[in-house]
Amino acid sequence: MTFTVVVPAAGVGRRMGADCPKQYLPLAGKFLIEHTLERLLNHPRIERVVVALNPADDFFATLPVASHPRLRTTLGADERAGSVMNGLARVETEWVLVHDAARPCLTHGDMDKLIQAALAGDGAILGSRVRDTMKRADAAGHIVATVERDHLWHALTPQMFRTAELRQALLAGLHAGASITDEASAMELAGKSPKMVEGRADNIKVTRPEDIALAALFLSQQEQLA
Ligand SMILES: Nc1ccn([C@@H]2O[C@H](COP(=O)(O)OP(=O)(O)OP(=O)(O)O)[C@@H](O)[C@H]2O)c(=O)n1
Ligand SMILES: C[C@](O)(CO)[C@H](O)COP(=O)(O)O
Repeated sequence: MTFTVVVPAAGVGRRMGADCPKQYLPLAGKFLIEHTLERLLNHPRIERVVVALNPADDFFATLPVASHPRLRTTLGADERAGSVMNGLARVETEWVLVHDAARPCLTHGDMDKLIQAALAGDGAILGSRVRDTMKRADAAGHIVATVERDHLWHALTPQMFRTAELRQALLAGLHAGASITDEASAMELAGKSPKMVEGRADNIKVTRPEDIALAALFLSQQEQLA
């Protein structure tokens, strides 16, 4: 069985504060998104990748990967969940993975673990255990509570579900005006209980300026270990 990956890549990278969307920042000799797409397209069980692009994006088409035979594009939306919904419209496989364009350090080992766990139930997501003590602060930045961190995880991507179920859950969540920041939150709202799969902590989402150097370090470390 093979799968499709939807890659939301329509963000503007506000927190990065760069002069271009962060998915097009230079990283280890390529553009960031090229690393992400290469890892997805090179996995033996991925038959197609659908990239959701910002309507104003006229750069992606200039990349060699844009003409990859197993890559399709679609229009992104104002919110990540909408971009994912648009991507799902081009998915024909029974199961779909959703992976942030901004996560270039994903490994095939983590993809294999996720696929095995997802197929065994209601779907699954990659995550990494919280390592620090977690605090909740009020609007003024004063600590109001220490959050119990046992069984607390960072949700990562890819997140993998049956395509029809995810479509339905996202549609319902968006219609209800729910805050859907990842696919699992829509599935949870639909009453599902996706499996959390422990993934590598180097599968970071490049979000702020300091993340670029970290991603470069992780990519070089992974290359040395390959
Ligand atoms: N309307 C949106 C917003 C985000 N994304 C994508 O979703 C992923 C995770 O989003 P995030 O890290 O928040 O990216 P940005 O929205 O670009 O970052 P910021 O919130 O700092 O602007 C990214 O690959 C981004 O391109 C998307 O496809 N459509
Ligand atoms: C999907 C995600 O990467 C899981 O942690 C995260 O929710 C994306 O959030 P963002 O605000 O769109 O970066």
